[in-house]
Formats: sequence, structure tokens, C-alpha cells
Amino acid sequence: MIELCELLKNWPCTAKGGDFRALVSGVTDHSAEVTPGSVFVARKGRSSSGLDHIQEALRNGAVAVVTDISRPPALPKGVSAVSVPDAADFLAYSCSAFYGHPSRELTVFAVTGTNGKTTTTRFIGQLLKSCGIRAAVIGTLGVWIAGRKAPLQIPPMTTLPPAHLHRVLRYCADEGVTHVAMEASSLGLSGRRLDHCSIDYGIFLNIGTDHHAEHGGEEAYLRAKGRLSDLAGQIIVNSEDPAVLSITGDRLPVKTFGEQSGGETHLRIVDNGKGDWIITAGETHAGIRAPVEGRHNRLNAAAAFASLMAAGFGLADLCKYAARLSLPEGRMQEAGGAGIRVFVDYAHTPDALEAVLSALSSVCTGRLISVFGCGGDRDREKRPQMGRVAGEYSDSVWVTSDNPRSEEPARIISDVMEGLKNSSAMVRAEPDREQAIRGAIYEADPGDIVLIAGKGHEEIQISKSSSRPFSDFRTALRFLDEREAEAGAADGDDRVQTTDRFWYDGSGME
Ligand SMILES: CC(=O)N[C@H]1[C@@H](OP(=O)(O)OP(=O)(O)OC[C@H]2O[C@@H](n3ccc(=O)[nH]c3=O)[C@H](O)[C@@H]2O)O[C@H](CO)[C@@H](O)[C@@H]1O[C@H](C)C(=O)N[C@@H](C)C(=O)N[C@H](CCC(=O)O)C(=O)O
Ligand SMILES: Nc1ncnc2c1ncn2[C@@H]1O[C@H](COP(=O)(O)OP(=O)(O)OP(=O)(O)O)[C@@H](O)[C@H]1O
Ligand SMILES: N[C@H](CCC[C@H](N)C(=O)O)C(=O)O
Repeated sequence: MIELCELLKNWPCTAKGGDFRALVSGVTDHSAEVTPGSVFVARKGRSSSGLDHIQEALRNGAVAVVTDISRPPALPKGVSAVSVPDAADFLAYSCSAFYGHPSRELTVFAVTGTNGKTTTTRFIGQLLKSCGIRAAVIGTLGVWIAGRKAPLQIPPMTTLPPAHLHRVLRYCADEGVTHVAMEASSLGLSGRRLDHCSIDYGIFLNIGTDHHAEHGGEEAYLRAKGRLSDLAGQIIVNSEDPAVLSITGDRLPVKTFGEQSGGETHLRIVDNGKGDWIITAGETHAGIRAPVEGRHNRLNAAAAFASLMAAGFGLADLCKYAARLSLPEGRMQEAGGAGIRVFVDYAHTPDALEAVLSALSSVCTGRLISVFGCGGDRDREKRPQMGRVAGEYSDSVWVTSDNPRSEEPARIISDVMEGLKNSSAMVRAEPDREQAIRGAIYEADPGDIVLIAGKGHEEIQISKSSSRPFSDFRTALRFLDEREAEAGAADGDDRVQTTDRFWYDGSGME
């Protein structure tokens, strides 16, 4: 614990009242997280102002209220009132300072991009583990240390708010972690959650359509992503994504990656058409086979390789360990039965849906059937775009609900349908996701592939009236079993097996 005056030291502020020698037990901007001895940072938000929550913070035992909002209410004697020029800046700094700036003790990789952050951070973590490094991965799927989920209470967010982020980083450092791969969401970056976090490597994957509405337009979304370039010591970029290049501007990347040839610091990754990845980096060529499918995942792996090479790891080791890469839960996660392959995937943007459908169409010998919807209270503009993509790649499309949140499912579905107007696919609207999954599975014949997109690993479905348990994967398994049982083919022998068909023999390494 540190004293309040220590926390305020070196920070422009005016302070009055209370006890500046008070021992601070924590710093937070959320009144419900205040415990006796906490500093409560009252900042302006979109839906409320921190000032609205001061009473709860005081009831919970705040020793100081720090704000940049003018005319804060008078505080009881014994509580310090501190005024700062920028509360979000102070919050980020003071949370880091409270935990002794743990990010400075760690090598931190922060990954941004519209799609692929969870996968790429996972790949970085898996490769580091194989290299004998104790690494943590922080993001949408929680905190993972050395491949195991850490027992930490954190909000379900992709990029943690400062009060949680630095607590988690302190935990990691105390647990002997030396390297951290974390996701940097656009909302996390614009919300200043990563300010004052020492980021060694900022990785830029791609820019597509998502969260424009929450940011107030595409430009603001791009600006938010671009902030990582200011925060990171060095940057690694996908040199074939024009939007990535536009937001990283004049900043010279330490490494680039992509499918085209490049200079000395470029990592090129391509598929040789037989499922092998060919990597070229400077004078080195390598042929590897990794157990993950899809061009998009190959690029995610390239991002992970390039980042670790930037941090000093050798390409030969990284290639050797590529055979151990695996996708996170809910990303091209396969269930099968009765000769049908069913994939659950977290594609919830147009580019993601295109990436996964394109990967599946290249291995599909029968019809491609997709089931998806779009989240409510999120970008409306991506809905017809996702419809168009689904219609382009699929033989049959079931448009259903994702997480409708406060919106009417029918309105979301009709937005998606706009994009399917000219499609030659068979199109059905079924607002009940469970029934849509059932319909798609019962529609499929042996050789067909069913894609259930949008919710991936999610365990709940959020609608106006409820937040109820729901898993695409378990729902799919249930209907596959039911169909098999009905067909009297319950022996399970014809289940499609995912075989161990991957190899690495180091050939081609120089
Ligand atoms: C859009 C966004 O970034 N919202 C987050 C942001 O809200 P905000 O700045 O508008 O703040 P606010 O809710 O108006 O509240 C104002 C202030 O009052 C405080 N407060 C609020 C309520 C209360 O009871 N007591 C209290 O003290 C808040 O902590 C805040 O300091 O700061 C809040 C406090 O940390 C977050 O809870 C909130 O996340 C909301 C729940 C959310 O849904 N965020 C999602 C969309 C999000 O951030 N997603 C991205 C992933 C996106 C992706 O990759 O696809 C993520 O990184 O998780
Ligand atoms: N490099 C990529 N390019 C395009 N699509 C991708 C890429 N990587 C993954 N995807 C698609 O995006 C989906 C989500 O992947 P992942 O969870 O890794 O992304 P994310 O950026 O972390 O998503 P979110 O920010 O919403 O949590 C995948 O299921 C896949 O369909
Ligand atoms: N992090 C993303 C996840 C979206 C997942 C999708 N299932 C939806 O609900 O829109 C978001 O909050 O926008």
C-alpha cells in the first residue's frame, strides 16, 4: 500500500481536505469496486458521469475523490478532494503506480486489429511456452498463464480497465511471468485503458468494419486503433493492409508480415497449395505444417512469428513449435456426426465471416450452409455486409439472432436480409437461434459443411428480456446426436474425426 501523497506526487493537481498520509488500498473509477481506503476517480463517461456515483464510493469507504469535472460536490471532512487536468490520464497512471508499474517488469506484446486479436495473442503465448518462457495471455477469453486459466476476478472485457489491468499484471509478475501478450481493442485504446502501460511491441493485424457506431464513425475508429502506435516501443505491421499502413503513418515498423515478398525485416508466409506453409524471412526459408486452417489464421501466425522475431526469438525454433499451435475455443471449432462437419466460429464482422467461409468453401465437397445473425446495439452498417458475404459463399443461409441486446430481433434480421437480396443461396429467417441451428443441421447431407458464426465461445445469449445460457457448440452437438439417433445410426463410427495429420520435419530450414 502507498500513501495518498505518494500517489499524487509528480502529478499536477490541487488537493484539499482529508489525510494526505492516508494509506491507499486501491484506485478505481467504478464506485462499486471501492473498498475502505480506495481512491475513487470520477471521470466523465458516455452513459454517466463519475460524479453521479460519488455517494456510493463514499459509502464504500473512499478516502479521496479525484476528478477533472468542474464543480464536484462538497465531500465529507476526512475525504480528500483532488482536482486533476485529465482524470482518465490520472486513472491509468495511478493504477500502474499503485501496483508498482508491473508492466515495466514484463515484456508486453499488445495486439490490435478488427479480427484475430484473441487468436494471435494465443499463438504468441503458445510459442513462448514452447520456447520455455512463462507467458501470460490477456484478452476476451480471460487471463491465461502458461496455458492455464488464472483464477482471477475480472470484468468480461477484451481490454481490461486500468484498475484491473495493472492488478493482473502485478499478479503475473509475482507468478514469475516474464512475457505478456494482450489484446488492445479499439474501445480500450480510445478509452485510455492502456495509457501508462509499458508496451514493448504493438502488433497491427488488419482493419475492417466494426464498432464504428460506438466510436462515432470510421475515422474515430481508425484513430483509436492508431493510438497503439503512440503507446508501443516498437511496432509490427501487416504491410498489405492499407488501413493499417494509414494509421501507423510515418512510424517505421521493426518487422512487417504478409503474403508478398518484402525486404530484410519482412516475414512472408504463403501456402504451397498442399497445406504446407512456406515462410521466408530475409535469407531464411522454412516449410512447416501447422494444425490450424485458413488463410486468416496463417496471417495471425505470421503476426505472432514476426512479433517474436522482433523480440529476439529465432525463426528455426518458432517454426519447430508451429506444429503445437491451436486455435482458441470457438474459433473454427469442429463438431461432426453422420458425415456432416459443423464448425462454430466467432466471426461477427464482414471480413471475419468472409475469412472463415472462404476457408471452409475450399474444403467443402458438398453444400455450405451458414447460420448467423448480428449483435444488437452494435454497428448497423455491418449487417447487410455480413448478409452479402454469407450469400456469396453459401448454398444455404439461416439468418437468426446473435445477441439482440435491447433491439428487436426482427429489425436486425431485416437489416441482414438487405445484403441477401441478390443472393442465389436458399435464404431463411429464423429468429430463434436454437431452431436455426437445428434447421441447418437437419438440412445437411453427408459431405456438407455447416458454419454457425458469431458467438464462438460465448456461453450466454443476451436479449431485451433475459441473459440466458446458450452455447452454439453444445446446441450443435445436441442436434447432431439427435439426428444420428433418429437415423438409427447411433454407433458413432461414422463421426468425422479430426486426425493428427500435421508434421514438421525442419526441411528447408537454412
Ligand atoms: C464503450 C466503452 O468503452 N464503455 C466502457 C466505459 O464506459 P464509459 O467510459 O462510457 O463510462 P460510463 O459507463 O458512462 O461510466 C462513467 C464513469 O462512471 C463509473 N460508474 C458507472 C456506473 C456505476 O454504477 N458506478 C460508477 O462509478 C464508470 O466506471 C465510469 O468511470 O468504461 C466503463 C468502465 O470501465 C465500462 O464498463 C464500459 O464498458 C461497457 C460495459 C462495454 O460494454 N464495453 C464494451 C463494448 C467494450 O469495451 N468492448 C471492448 C471489446 C470490443 C471488441 O474487441 O470487439 C473491450 O475491450 O472489452
Ligand atoms: N486475421 C484475420 N482476418 C480476418 N478474420 C479473422 C482473422 N483472424 C480471425 N478472424 C475471424 O475473426 C473471428 C474472431 O477471431 P478472434 O477472436 O481471434 O478475433 P478478435 O479480434 O479477438 O475478436 P474480438 O475483438 O471481437 O474479441 C474468428 O473466429 C475468425 O472468423
Ligand atoms: N466484443 C464484441 C463481441 C461481439 C460478439 C457478437 N456475438 C455480438 O454480440 O455482437 C462486441 O462486444 O461487440
